[in-house]
Amino acid sequence: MSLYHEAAALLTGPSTHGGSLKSRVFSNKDLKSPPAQVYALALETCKWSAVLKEVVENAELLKHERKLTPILSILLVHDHLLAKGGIALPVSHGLRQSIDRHKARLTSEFTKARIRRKCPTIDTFRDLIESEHAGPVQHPRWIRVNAVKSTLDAQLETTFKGWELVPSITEVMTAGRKKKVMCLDGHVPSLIAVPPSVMDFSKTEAYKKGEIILQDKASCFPAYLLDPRPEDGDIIDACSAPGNKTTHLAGILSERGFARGQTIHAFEKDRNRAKTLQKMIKIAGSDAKTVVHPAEDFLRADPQSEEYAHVGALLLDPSCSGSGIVGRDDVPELHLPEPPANNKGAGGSNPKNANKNKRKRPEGENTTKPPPSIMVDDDGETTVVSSEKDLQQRVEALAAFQLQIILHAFEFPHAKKVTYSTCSIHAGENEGVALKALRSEVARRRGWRVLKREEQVRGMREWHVRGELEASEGDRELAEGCVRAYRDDGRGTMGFFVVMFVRDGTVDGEKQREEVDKEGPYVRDEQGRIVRDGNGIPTLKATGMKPVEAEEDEVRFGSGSDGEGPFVRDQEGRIVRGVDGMPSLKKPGVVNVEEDESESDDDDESGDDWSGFDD
Ligand SMILES: C[S@@+](CC[C@H](N)C(=O)[O-])C[C@H]1O[C@@H](n2cnc3c(N)ncnc32)[C@H](O)[C@@H]1O
Repeated sequence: MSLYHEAAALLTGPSTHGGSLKSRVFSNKDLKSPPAQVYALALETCKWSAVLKEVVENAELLKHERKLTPILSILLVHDHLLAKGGIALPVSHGLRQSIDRHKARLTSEFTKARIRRKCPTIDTFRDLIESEHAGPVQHPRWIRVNAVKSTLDAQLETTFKGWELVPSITEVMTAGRKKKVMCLDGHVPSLIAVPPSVMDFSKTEAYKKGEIILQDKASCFPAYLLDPRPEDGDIIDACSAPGNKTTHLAGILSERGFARGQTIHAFEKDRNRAKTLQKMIKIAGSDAKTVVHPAEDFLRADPQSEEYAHVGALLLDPSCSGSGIVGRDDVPELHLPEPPANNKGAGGSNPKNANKNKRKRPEGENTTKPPPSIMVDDDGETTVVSSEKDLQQRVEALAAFQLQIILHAFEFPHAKKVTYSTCSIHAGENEGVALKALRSEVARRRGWRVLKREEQVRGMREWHVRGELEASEGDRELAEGCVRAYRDDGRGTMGFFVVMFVRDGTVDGEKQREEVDKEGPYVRDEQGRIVRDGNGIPTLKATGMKPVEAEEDEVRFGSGSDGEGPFVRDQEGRIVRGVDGMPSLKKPGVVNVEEDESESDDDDESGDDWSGFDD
């Protein structure tokens, strides 16, 4: 099969290889032509297809060359007019001859198409097509500063030195793809947004050293919402690879100070993905505090095991449909020329020829039946989905697995906090699963409930996109407790969902323990005063351990390299921040949140208050 037939089949036929155009090409093991060549031809032809359609129709190419299909005609005409080496076929090849015979007419129609678009040269014509294809910037590049290795201040003075600070995500998205502008996120601490193609951050020193991590804003929600603290004990990340959220957990804890012996258990069922996880954790500098469980199924981890006796919080980010991921549907729009009215394909208008020389066409070419769409899970599984029913069945299967993960997490004896997240937009994987989890026997037995919006950390409380009320079956508290994000809504995130479950431990036989603990979690002397060591560190009743090692005691928000910059500083020159680490900007009227629907609870920081180690 020629390069052109392969590209034609890829663009118009059904595919079992799914995903973006790129992944469909590069995962297709049946291709005979070099995948990079097929990809470039298919992509470029799509970009130019509106022009090529015009050229082919006006030159009446399909009327004269009855054996050419519309898709083959634009692929060949693309290379004839625009590729450096022309059509990649021998001069004697029938397909090439079918174009060469009409050279003059095609070139003349192409020139007319250029002039109609007011482009004086072919280069300006190329620029125009490129810019049309690029479209408006919908998704900025999000960069999380890894608190284990760096600080926001340090990054502002190195990686982002000389960049212009703009107040909102809208300015980042409208600044142009190459302008060095940045915005500090108003919801997640130490998160920066920049235009998507401003530079290749993976080549920066900061990235190579693990000081910055490229992570979508919404993907930062789960670890931030879980709000891990030294007193939470060990944390489980149940579905970890590649490790964005695992390293985020470590970053937050390192700012607060890990408790002595406090560990993050990172499970990853897939052996290969576990290797990626291990690499990421090492580069991010969190390997010392993380125990990776490679090729281990979280569902097989025994909640009663001694190893997990101190687990107080779990982050669950299981496999999902991935329907919220940006870039999944990047197949450019394809414009095909109309075949002449009486040309019903190869064989032309003569009914006798209808089946003669007829190449079996890829399904979908010149037919009205749309090719089936492909669902690619966020861990790479593909499913051909040709009907609503297929989609529903796939979502139901994923939801059943996701529910199992939550119910298993609910069984860990000392767990008090669980976040559940997906990068799916389907309610069946989101509010639907959360509802079932809350109605489960284990939730009722152990007192699990949803963390209300007003109890959430400030950035999540102030995020305005909440769960779907209908999908929450009218349960307003659940819908408000759920945090959603949608792509293409101007907020610059991927599609995402997260909810947090909490329990206070007053049911499930823990009441007695809580009674004993009503004076707080720390050991007290006979006068009721908290017993502290020489560094002022109290000892936890539950574990007999210090919540924070003395040498890791420092809370590092506000530290880092100082100097002049856009932020308010205190007398010692340190950047002044809110309790959640958000820096205050100097410029009057400049706010570093993109929402204008500000709420009246700005000064109510109670849910997000890190007030040291006192009880
Ligand atoms: C959505 S991805 C996790 C992304 C990750 N949390 C991050 O932020 O980088 C889901 C991962 O969970 C893994 N996984 C699925 N089921 C699992 C299970 N039962 N136990 C452990 N890992 C599982 C998959 O192999 C996949 O790597």
